[in-house]
Amino acid sequence: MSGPPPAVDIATPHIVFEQVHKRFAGPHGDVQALAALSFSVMRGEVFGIIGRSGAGKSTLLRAINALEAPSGGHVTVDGIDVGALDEDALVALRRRIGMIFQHFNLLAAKTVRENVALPLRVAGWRPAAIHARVQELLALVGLADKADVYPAKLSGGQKQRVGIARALVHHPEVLLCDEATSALDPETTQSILALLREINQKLGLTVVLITHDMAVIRAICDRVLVLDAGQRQELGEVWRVFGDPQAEATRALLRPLQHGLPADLAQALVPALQGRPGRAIYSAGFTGNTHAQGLPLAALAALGPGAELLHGGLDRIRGHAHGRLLLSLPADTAPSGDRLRQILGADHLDLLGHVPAPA
Ligand SMILES: Nc1ncnc2c1ncn2[C@@H]1O[C@H](COP(=O)(O)OP(=O)(O)OP(=O)(O)O)[C@@H](O)[C@H]1O
Repeated sequence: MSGPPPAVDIATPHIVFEQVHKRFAGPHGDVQALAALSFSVMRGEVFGIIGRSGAGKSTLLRAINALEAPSGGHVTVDGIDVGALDEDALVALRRRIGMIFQHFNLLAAKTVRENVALPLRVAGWRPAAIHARVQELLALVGLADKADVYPAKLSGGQKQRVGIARALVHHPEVLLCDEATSALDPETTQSILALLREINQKLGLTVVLITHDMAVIRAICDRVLVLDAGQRQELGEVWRVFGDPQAEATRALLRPLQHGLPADLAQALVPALQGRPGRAIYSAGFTGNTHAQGLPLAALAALGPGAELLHGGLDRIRGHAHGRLLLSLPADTAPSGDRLRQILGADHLDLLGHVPAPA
């Protein structure tokens, strides 16, 4: 891309929702898709929105570029109330806000080059300028050699790269991603997420994405908003929200990511040993607060030779170690729960139960 990347100022609100409501008339009465929703997306951040199906994610995303008009409240982009714009101003706003979609929305009868060029043609650009801009964008998304190929000959990941190139033609300041990786396999998802991060950092774009895939949020978002029934449940840095979810809706969404108790262990657990020999089973939770870098192995070694690491693992979310470990310790010599938490530097510690020694 030409010129230096724009300065990223993560402390400046870029998109602001103020008491936004949206009601739809349904066959069984009104549906409240968004309810008194207030939050800000900061300039240059990657902002994720999660919530179960019907929570209001698409309605929220579409309110940013005025594809959906709120029933009440205000959405502002760069201080401009998008609800107050006339048709011409709306066209200008939508050029500043690119959007990509789950099913790519490419025109099958047009080549990659023509698909990316289309918004520039509509905007009345000259052919030479269009050619140069399309070349630049295809190079950015890694498709310089596919310019004359039709979409049917592209993989899903390549189609999404075309979608991204097309979304960037007008040098937008915001990129909206509507389930942009939901139709892709995990490996391709990773490559598209890496591209989105690169674009965010190189071009200083604010990225707002909705997804049902918690792993996507964990991989690239700075902050996350959890929606349920159109209401804000919680909002914060991803490592904090995922490490220590406060809302039941968040806990429910995160359950599939957690290392649960393996079935064989769950069956063997008893609440108390009642004088018999056996082992205590603990769950140690790490939310990125205590060990930003990772759990020192010396902390595990300090538990003594009888300690066993049974299950679990640590992930890194935006530079914070986060996860859960299941540990087994001889019940008669195990330190108290508080002491154990201190030794490990765990943010949470739970005694899950005991396993009696074999008779
Ligand atoms: N055009 C519409 N007419 C009537 N009801 C609508 C319309 N669009 C959305 N809704 C309703 O508004 C609520 C929120 O829908 P929305 O599509 O924003 O949720 P979502 O979180 O994006 O769901 P999903 O993950 O399934 O896409 C749902 O109850 C939905 O049925």
